[in-house]
Formats: sequence, C-alpha cells, structure tokens
Amino acid sequence: MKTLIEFKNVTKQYRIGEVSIKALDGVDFSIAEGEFVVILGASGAGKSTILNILGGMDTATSGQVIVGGEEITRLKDKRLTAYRGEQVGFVFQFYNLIPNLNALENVEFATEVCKDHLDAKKVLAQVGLQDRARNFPSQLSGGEQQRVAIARAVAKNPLLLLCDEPTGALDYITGKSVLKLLQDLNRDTKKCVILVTHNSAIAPIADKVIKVKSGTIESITVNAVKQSIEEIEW
Ligand SMILES: Nc1ncnc2c1ncn2[C@@H]1O[C@H](COP(=O)(O)OP(=O)(O)OP(=O)(O)O)[C@@H](O)[C@H]1O
Repeated sequence: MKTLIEFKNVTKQYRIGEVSIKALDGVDFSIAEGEFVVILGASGAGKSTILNILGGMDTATSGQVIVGGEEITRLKDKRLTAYRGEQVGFVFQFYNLIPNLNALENVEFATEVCKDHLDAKKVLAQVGLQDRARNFPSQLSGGEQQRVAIARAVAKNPLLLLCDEPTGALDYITGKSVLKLLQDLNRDTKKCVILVTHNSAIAPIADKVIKVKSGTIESITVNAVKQSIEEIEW
C-alpha cells in the first residue's frame, strides 16, 4: 500500500516562560493510504500533539511531516490554512457543534470552504441521522451529536480523518456505536482514520497501533487480523 503520512524525527518543544517542555522527542512513523490507526498512550504522552501537528493546528519544532507527498512542516499561513480546511477532518471528544445551527447546517457550514466536498444530506444519512437533520445540537443526544461531528468531518471529503478521544464523553454502548461508525467509514470510503485514545482495549480494531510514551514511540504494531467492535470489551 502507498504511504500517505510520514513523521521523520519530529520534535515539539513548548516554552512557558523559563520552563521548556519536550512534548515530542524524535518521533518516526509512517501510515499507509486507507489505514485505520490507533495512537495509544497515557495522559501527557504526546498523542494530541502528534494529531495537532498532523492536522496543521500546531507546528513541529524540528523534523519533517509529509502528507500525500507534501511536506506540511514547510507550509506557511495560507497553504497551511488550506491544508487544514480541505485535507483534514477533525473529530474531538466534545463534538464542538455550533449551537444555533441545526445538524444539516453544521455539516454544510464546514463544507462551504471545500472545493471537493460531499453532499451534506447524504453524509448525514450515512451516519444514520437522515431524520434528525433539522434538529439543533441541544435536541440531540451525545452520541447523535458526535455523529453530526463525524458527518461534518467526512463531508469535507478530506484526505484524513483525525479523531481525538472521540468516545471520551460517551457511555459504553454509545461509544462502541461511534467506533463502529468510524470503522465502517474507513472500510467503505477507504479514508485513512487516525484515532487517539488512552484506552488500550480499542487497539485490536486498528490496522496499526502506534504506542506513545513520554514523547517517544514505544512500539508500532500491525494487527494481522483486525477485530470487529462487537469483539472488544472494556
Ligand atoms: N500548548 C501547550 N503548551 C505547553 N505544554 C503543552 C501544550 N500542549 C501540550 N503540552 C504538554 O505536552 C505534553 C504532551 O501533551 P499531549 O496533550 O500531547 O498529551 P496526550 O498524550 O494527548 O495527553 P491526554 O491524553 O491527557 O490528552 C504534556 O506534558 C503537555 O502538558
């Protein structure tokens, strides 16, 4: 399979006054097109930092990040904004929907800046919310709001779908159904899905598991056989 993402000796240092924090210290990995990847690690390990750099929301202190043949660590202002806006779909723990827009409008709003976007109504149907398009976020359950957030990310028709603890605010059953949706979307659309979590029970559903510890890569494992969501428990 063709390589989609490469991290080469990436470091990230945050400076707060006199104090310097090394969030990433020489991170190397690659991800192929269409892979479902879980980035696993304890709190503070550097998972979100990896995801934020990959999504163009933060910049590396040194090293290279290459996505689809383009070195995003070299992109400045306008091109980085375009990359973030068009090539990356984000799903966060707390949905971040716009409260005064309904489900359909939330999806449409995100796709407005994307040239190659998908039909918002069709994508809402794909996540099982065809009958809730006119509902506002406050009229939807947490799981339904996360489905809208996933539809919003998918409808941009991005190169990658980045999910930071997407089930963190959901109960067990709802969390599992959101994971199933992400696994189905990855299988059906062949889009690369990268999911950050501290929950090691989720690892078996991935093609590849990247374990992060204290800003370094502890291990990279390829699952010979991926498990379905029904098979995992925590
Ligand atoms: N903007 C920032 N300024 C200063 N330090 C930061 C910043 N963002 C992250 N850090 C620090 O970098 C380290 C890695 O943080 P990161 O958020 O990537 O970890 P994480 O593995 O995602 O943790 P969690 O699961 O708790 O979200 C931590 O020590 C954190 O405090």
